[in-house]
Amino acid sequence: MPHVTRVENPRWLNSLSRYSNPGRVVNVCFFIVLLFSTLLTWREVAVLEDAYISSQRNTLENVAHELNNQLQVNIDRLTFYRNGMQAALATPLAFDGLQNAESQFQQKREQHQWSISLNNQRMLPVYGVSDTFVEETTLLSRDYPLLNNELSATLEVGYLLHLSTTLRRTTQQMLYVSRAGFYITSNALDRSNDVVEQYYSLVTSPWFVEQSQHSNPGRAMRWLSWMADTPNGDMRRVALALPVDYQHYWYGVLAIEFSLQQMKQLLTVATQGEEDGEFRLYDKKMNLLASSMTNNGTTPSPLSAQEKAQLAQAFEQDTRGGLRFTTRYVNWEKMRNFDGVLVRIHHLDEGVRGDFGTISVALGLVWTLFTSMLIVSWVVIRRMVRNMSTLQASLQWQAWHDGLTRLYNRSTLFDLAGEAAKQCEEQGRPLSVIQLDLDFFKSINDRFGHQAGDRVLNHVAGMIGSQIRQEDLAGRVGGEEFCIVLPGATWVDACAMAERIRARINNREILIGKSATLRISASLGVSSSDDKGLYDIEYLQSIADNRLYLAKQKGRNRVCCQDEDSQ
Ligand SMILES: Nc1nc2c(ncn2[C@@H]2O[C@H](COP(=O)(O)OP(=O)(O)OP(=O)(O)O)[C@@H](O)[C@H]2O)c(=O)[nH]1
Repeated sequence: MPHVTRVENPRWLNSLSRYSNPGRVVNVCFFIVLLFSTLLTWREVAVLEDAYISSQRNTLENVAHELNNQLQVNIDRLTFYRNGMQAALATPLAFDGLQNAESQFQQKREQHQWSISLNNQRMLPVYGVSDTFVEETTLLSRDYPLLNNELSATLEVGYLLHLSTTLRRTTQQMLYVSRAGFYITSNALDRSNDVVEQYYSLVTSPWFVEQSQHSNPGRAMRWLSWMADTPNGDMRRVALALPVDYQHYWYGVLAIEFSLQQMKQLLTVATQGEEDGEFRLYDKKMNLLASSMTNNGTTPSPLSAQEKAQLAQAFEQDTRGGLRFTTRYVNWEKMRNFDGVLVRIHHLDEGVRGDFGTISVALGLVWTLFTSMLIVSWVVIRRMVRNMSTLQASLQWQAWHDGLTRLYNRSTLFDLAGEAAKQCEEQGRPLSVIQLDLDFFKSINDRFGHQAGDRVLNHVAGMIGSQIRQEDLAGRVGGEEFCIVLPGATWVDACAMAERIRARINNREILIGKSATLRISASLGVSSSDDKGLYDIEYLQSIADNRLYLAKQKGRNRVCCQDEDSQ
């Protein structure tokens, strides 16, 4: 099949037609729809995630607020006792009982251990140790002028402590521990029954030791958490401690001690109504103090060392935030009234069961369904487009070609030849035309049948095709009539080519049927632009046609390149 040289379109038209390829357009459209649907879904998921995070934060804030309120009560209480003690240090109550207590102290202060009780059931007893014990310890001192006032103040605070614990039935341990070797406590201490041992254990507690003017120069209230040595083994305890100073002298420490059980009670009250997630209270060193889901002292899913490290790093940078671990979302907030952090742990399965999880799953399913349908319809439409393209190409081929010989049909040949003639004229190249007609074709049909005639036509078309160049055009322009257009070929070239074709057609025997062969011949007429000086294809074809009939008249099986009068 000879190649056709078409007139070139502008480059922009070519690139437009390349991009407007229907298959490519379908691909681009589907990709855009998929991209936008994915972006929209992703955006929805991001909005949901923001809503989820803010709902988690709100829940945590509510619990932290409740817990802060409970802790504020203890802070207020401690401040109230400290103010009461300072007032009593300045002006002790002038009761006989208190003066009596002072004289008892003077009598007992040398004893290894002692207690002073006003025996009225309304005041807490003061327990103390000897002068010798106090003198041996650098942090302690009994050597200052307001010692008697402090003892009275301690008894007065003992009265208030007794009153508040009786009224509030509070289980927390409230204490005043004096540097002068005595203390009061709202509840019996669980450390030991020995006063000296108890006092020693109290003044060596971190919450006492760290209240010296050197360790706590701001004299602020402090939260501490430490491992206490108790008769039941090492137990973590939490304390809120406030140093009592008067006239720049440190007298002692007021403290409230909490067991972990009590911390859990505080957390339980604060988390009432919150069914989802687990709340945990950590001290500033990431020691777990309480969990809303503690079972027999163990949390259901403890944080790994790596998760703790990540959280600790986050605490240093902000006062609240959230971190996503593999299967849980951890939300945290530093406590306003406690030196630690409240953490809320929300597990993936809880999240999926919740509102946001359900909506996210539904969104994911909708996206998956939509994407699957999109892909299915893309495949179907692509196939339809491909079939249409194939059909279109086939129809186009049929419209341009002669179905029998597979050469161009008459109208296409003259369209293409017209374009080629224009190009040759512009480029100053010659253009030649060969008109070919088989001789006595009717008799082949008559003798061998119409099918044999078709085979001959096909055979001749193949021969023409094998003789011409890629640039040349060949078409069937009538029943047994062919036209060959030779861009760039001179009249001499065209005549030589026509002669070659004639000889080739005449030299070969064609197999017709099982054993019958046939030798055919053709008459050819040639015209050329360099002969006539014109590039009008219809004119050149008519000249070639005239010369063809001249060849017929002269006896057929020949090429005629000139008009009769010029021969
Ligand atoms: N088999 C077949 N025959 C065709 C086809 N188209 C036209 N013909 C036949 O071709 C024959 C042409 O006959 P004529 O015009 O008399 O020409 P000829 O017999 O070749 O005689 P000269 O051209 O004078 O040599 C007619 O019998 C047509 O029926 C075709 O597609 N197939």
